Amino acid sequence: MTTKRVFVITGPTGSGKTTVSHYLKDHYQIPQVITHTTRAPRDGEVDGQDYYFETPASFATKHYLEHVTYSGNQYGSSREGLAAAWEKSPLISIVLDTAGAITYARELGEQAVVVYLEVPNQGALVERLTKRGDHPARIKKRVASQEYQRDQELPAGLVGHATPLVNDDWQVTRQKLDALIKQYQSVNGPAN
Ligand SMILES: Nc1nc2c(ncn2[C@@H]2O[C@H](COP(=O)(O)OP(=O)(O)O)[C@@H](O)[C@H]2O)c(=O)[nH]1
Ligand SMILES: Nc1ncnc2c1ncn2[C@@H]1O[C@H](COP(=O)(O)OP(=O)(O)O)[C@@H](O)[C@H]1O
Repeated sequence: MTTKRVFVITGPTGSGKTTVSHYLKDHYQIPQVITHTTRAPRDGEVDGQDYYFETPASFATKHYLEHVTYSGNQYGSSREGLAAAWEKSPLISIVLDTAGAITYARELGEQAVVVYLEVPNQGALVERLTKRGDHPARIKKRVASQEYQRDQELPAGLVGHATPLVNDDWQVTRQKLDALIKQYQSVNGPAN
């Protein structure tokens, strides 16, 4: 039996976290833990699929393993969400900001496999967000947020816990992800 792990996908906005988690789902049947947020849905986002979209009042009624404020909105993930995903598969993924990733590394130890995505330059990030269809005013607010600035660099709390992965050429990223997943599909995970 494969050991239970959660791939924690973190990195700045636009670095490709959602793209990576969809790839893991589509190619490896790795389910994604759906988290809760008070931010408004973007075009095409579906409640219960991309996020559980909450009001501030409904957000406050949930029991979180960790929760953060990011660019003025609240986000949180629960132990129940992890357990529900592990019911489906021993390998699961979750998309978190770096503060959440640090909590997971601390709380779950080796069960949390943290991948920190980065993009070669900020211009490329903004271009990707524009292409994604984000409203220019929203991009401006996001880029100006303290959390966005903070997530541009691998935080000290993740050094030694996270695998940095430059997401520039998608084909290269894919190969690196394939190699990573292969290591964890065995019984005990990679030899250290
Ligand atoms: N700590 C934490 N971060 C979360 C959670 N859900 C989403 N995030 C992070 O919140 C940040 C903002 O997410 P989002 O508004 O979807 O913007 P995106 O980064 O442009 O996709 C991203 O870094 C997400 O990874 C959560 O439950 N906990
Ligand atoms: N390697 C890549 N090269 C070019 N564009 C990419 C790459 N990876 C992701 N993207 C695109 O960049 C945008 C932001 O990616 P997304 O996965 O939404 O990032 P995040 O979830 O980290 O905010 C999306 O439009 C996505 O299709």
